[in-house]
Amino acid sequence: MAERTEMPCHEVRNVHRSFWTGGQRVDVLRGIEMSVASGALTMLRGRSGSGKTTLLNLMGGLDRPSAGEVMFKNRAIHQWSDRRLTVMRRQEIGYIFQTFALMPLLTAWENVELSLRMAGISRTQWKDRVARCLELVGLTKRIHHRPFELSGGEQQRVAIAKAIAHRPLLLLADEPTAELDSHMASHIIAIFRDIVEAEGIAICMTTHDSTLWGAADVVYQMADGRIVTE
Ligand SMILES: Nc1ncnc2c1ncn2[C@@H]1O[C@H](COP(=O)(O)OP(=O)(O)OP(=O)(O)O)[C@@H](O)[C@H]1O
Repeated sequence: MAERTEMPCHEVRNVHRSFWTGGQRVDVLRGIEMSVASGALTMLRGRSGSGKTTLLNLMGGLDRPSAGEVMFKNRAIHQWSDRRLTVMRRQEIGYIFQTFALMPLLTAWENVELSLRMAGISRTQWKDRVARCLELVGLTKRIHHRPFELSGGEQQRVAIAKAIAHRPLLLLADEPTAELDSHMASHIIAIFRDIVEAEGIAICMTTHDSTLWGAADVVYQMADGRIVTE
């Protein structure tokens, strides 16, 4: 079992993000301060349009702030080149989306294996790691199924196995339970808890679902582009 630490894995410091649309400036993030600890489950909540996805995109290096600092493992990633960010995303970050983002023609096993290939992990490690990740999400009996042969909850569990296979430091999940019934949503959160504890991965997820907030180590609430509670 990985050692649980309180060291920040990720810090967002006074981050602003504005967009120009139709000649108007829209200030979506207005001075966000937050941190995500290694080995902790962090949730972001807030009304639709409050900027949760915009913030996750900045955290994962998919976008850059208009002002402020995005620190990942003490490195100022907002200053990095696109090329360097791409390598970081492949090797150090896992993503999960509301829709399950699996390759439709590949089996569950092959989908998970693909992320190891993309991250440049040695082929000799693939078998053990794919088996371990599919076991963590409880899908050992579905390894040869393709996405269309799996339920929505099962597809999301494959997506989780795929997102953690390369041992990212940080897993970002945007409304990962939005398409699932409440039973499966709780199951996914239980899997997230297992992952932070067994693998020491930091998870930051957004959710509207108030029944899930109790499972988090930290919940940040967003409103008007700011964090209003912790
Ligand atoms: N590229 C962009 N250009 C212009 N406006 C944008 C852009 N990206 C996001 N926005 C605006 O920023 C605001 C916040 O969007 P965001 O998707 O971050 O909210 P959210 O909290 O994730 O919402 P939801 O819960 O509905 O997913 C919205 O008003 C959106 O229209």
